[in-house]
Amino acid sequence: MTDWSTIKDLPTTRLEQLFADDPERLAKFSLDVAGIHFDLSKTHLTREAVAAFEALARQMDLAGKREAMFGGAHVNVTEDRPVEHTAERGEGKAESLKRAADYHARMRMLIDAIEAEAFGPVRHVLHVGIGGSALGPNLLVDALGRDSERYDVAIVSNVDGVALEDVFDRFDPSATLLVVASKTFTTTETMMNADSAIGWMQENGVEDPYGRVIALTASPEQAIEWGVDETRVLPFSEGVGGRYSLWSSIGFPAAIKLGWDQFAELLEGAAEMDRHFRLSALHENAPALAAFADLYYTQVRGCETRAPFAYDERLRLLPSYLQQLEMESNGKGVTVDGQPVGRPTAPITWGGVGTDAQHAVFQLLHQGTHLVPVEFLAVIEAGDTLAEEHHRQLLLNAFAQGAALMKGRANPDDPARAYPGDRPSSTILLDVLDARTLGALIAFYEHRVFVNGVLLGINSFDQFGVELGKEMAKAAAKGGGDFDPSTADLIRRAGLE
Ligand SMILES: O=P(O)(O)OC[C@H]1O[C@](O)(CO)[C@@H](O)[C@@H]1O
Repeated sequence: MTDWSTIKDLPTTRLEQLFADDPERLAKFSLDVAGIHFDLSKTHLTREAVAAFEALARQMDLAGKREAMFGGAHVNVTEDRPVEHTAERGEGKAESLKRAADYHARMRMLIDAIEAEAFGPVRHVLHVGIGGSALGPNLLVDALGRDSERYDVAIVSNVDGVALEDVFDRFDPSATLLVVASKTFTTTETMMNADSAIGWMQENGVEDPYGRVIALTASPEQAIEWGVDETRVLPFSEGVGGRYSLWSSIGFPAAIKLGWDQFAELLEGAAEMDRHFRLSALHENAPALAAFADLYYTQVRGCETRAPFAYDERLRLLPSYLQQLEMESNGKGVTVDGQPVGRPTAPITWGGVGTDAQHAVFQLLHQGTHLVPVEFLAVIEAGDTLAEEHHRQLLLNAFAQGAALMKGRANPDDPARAYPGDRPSSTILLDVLDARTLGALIAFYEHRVFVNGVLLGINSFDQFGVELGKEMAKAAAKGGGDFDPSTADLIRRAGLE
């Protein structure tokens, strides 16, 4: 009988000692999947710990729940619906696969039509959306679209008009397509930005601005009601969660920026990771092992945060993408049965870009009082054409930081200059950064979140926590709301009464 107490009682051996004790450690805790090398050997995972987590996974029926997800069961219990993002890349229930393929075909036809100038010459694509309707597409376009001379794509999420005006300043309204991305097609920020973009087109002489709008949504009727012609609505399934939606029509800005073949590669890379996750034993399963390490640190070592650092400029948006994926999915307080979960759930995901972060936050990682599991992401093939020394420096810095965190350095004479060491990190090393490997990488994170959720007994697929704040903001916007003295004063001071 294994449970959390067995895991909590595992010995806490220093990392360097773990390497000394087992010459096979590196081989045991690193694996290669879909062009990505995962090295978890500098975490405190041991064979014993993995076995204990495997036993917990059996108790929590991870295998059954994984098949239920792929099989289209209503694993999102609180919203009573299936979880269908894997169907977007070809892994799932037949009916979901067919629907996803039909929707992709529709999206591809529209892209073909745009390329054939059915909308006249288009140079600019203005995508408005927020949360999952922006973070994923933004990551894809920023990571993969740098060298593409196809359309100039801007993704605007913030309701702060400064964000939209920046784009208005550089886009030609008559050569712009407006893409409104919202699963619900009711999100305040997105609809306000969409209305303002329509106004900008109108004021600048575009005769039929609604004729230049494409809607990406799981609520086609709302989009049509707002004014988008049915032929330009690209639907996706209700079972595709917002933060899991970049594979669906929400990925439109990436598909148009990169071209359809690249988008198809992205889906293929994700499907390869899906197959790995579905078919590999847990002790050699990258998402499962990474989740075991996550849980070891939150449950056993009391870590409250985790920090991915992208040692590649092209992946600079990955930490903020992961913040939504991980914290909106697993930042929960109750189990699937509605009981208090009784233990820490998702750690706070933060992070940044190497090498910049080394000169800002790494002080705390090396000497601070918080233990933070770090994740280094790097790519072997350089993304730049400058002297090789740039990329060499970048990679060596990533690897040296991991080594230094683990090794530390004693200094009995000068404690301020001592490094405790034994600080964990994992390294994710891509051979190249392309649509295929990025697809596999994102799918890896999705499944890691899933394993974390199942072992914690929570539903990773709802997000009711965001509703209360939205409701109160709406009430305030209507001049209502029963606010505390502090909030009422802030509203008054800002002249918003
Ligand atoms: O796509 P929508 O419906 O506009 O929602 C945007 C985002 O808002 C949220 O619902 C949170 O407020 C996210 O889950 C979602 O990705």
